[in-house]
Amino acid sequence: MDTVQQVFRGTFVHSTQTCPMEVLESHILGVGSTGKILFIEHTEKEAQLALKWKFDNSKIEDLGQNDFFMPGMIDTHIHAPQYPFLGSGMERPLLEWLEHSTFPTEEKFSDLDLASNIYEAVVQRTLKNGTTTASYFATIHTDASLVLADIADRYGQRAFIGKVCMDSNTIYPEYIESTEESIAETQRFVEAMQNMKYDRVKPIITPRFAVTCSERLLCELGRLADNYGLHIQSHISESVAEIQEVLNLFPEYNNYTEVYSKNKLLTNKTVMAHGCYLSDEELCMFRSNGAAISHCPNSNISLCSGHLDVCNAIKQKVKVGLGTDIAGGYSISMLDAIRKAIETSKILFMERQKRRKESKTIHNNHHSAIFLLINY
Ligand SMILES: Nc1nc2[nH]cnc2c(=O)[nH]1
Repeated sequence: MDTVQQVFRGTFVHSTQTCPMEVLESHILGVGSTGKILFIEHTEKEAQLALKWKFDNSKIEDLGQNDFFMPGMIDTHIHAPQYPFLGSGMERPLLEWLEHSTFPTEEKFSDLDLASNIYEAVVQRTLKNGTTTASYFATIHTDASLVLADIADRYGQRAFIGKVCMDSNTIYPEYIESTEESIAETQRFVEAMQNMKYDRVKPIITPRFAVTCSERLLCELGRLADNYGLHIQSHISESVAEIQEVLNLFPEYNNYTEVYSKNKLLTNKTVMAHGCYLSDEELCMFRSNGAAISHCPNSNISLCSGHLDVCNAIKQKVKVGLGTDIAGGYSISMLDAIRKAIETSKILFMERQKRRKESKTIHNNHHSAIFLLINY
């Protein structure tokens, strides 16, 4: 039996399968030698627990009256190399923002010292904001991506690390890899990560988005994900201009989602960011494949990309998580992502109300027009 290292008394908040928010007041929680929770019980059981786990009551740490414990936050979509320009460049829409802010910054991550400094700052800052799990996009540079993995592991953060893949870039041609390089480097990245045998840090296959990936690259990445049983992350249907670009590049596909699904990139281990313009037909493909959406409301608003109707996605039984999308989103805090998600839903509600009112007015006008006609 494990030994108790720390015991806390106070209020604990968590969510379960059946209850979105459970508040446990006057509870006592014990932590074992590996940091795992050994028990959480009402304080009525304190004496029994002390006997069973052999801890001294005087060692219990009391939380303050307004303090509470909660589970760590999970940021399902964050670009670690974009931290240096956080909060700037947001006057531009997505594709221009990629050209002027994102790609010129990411290109610099061939420099391992720079990568190491920035990545250390990102991991420290996310942890400070309560993000205990993050799904990171790194850059196209394999060694720098491995540095990010190493730092996350060193700080004890649970993380997916994606070496970004992109073999086509008309937006900013300096930041690109060849198809063969992208495939071979992804394989090297995955194997290097697996050799490290990290407890909490795993590789994730990361085609940037269909705009910067050839069909062959998408197909090979789908194959790699399948062969190694890996998770996958990318972007989908974030902005109108992006969707148009994808439909131009892949005319033989019926929609954006099909570009990923037919290349084995839409699986039950896939997280696609944004999805603002996914049709119900595409949401249905997400549901049947078990794929998830990372809702990134701060970024969607900041880059004027659009809104995800998250209630509809949930109604269609699609799995949804929240992401900061640094640096499309300007806040590294998941609490901000929660607030922006609520605000987005309120905006959509108000838009629906306005549309309803407008259609009612038209309807009423129509009636009075008929009435006028009859009486004329
Ligand atoms: N928000 C966002 N969307 C993207 N689509 C392709 N790359 C990116 C990126 O870095 N950020």
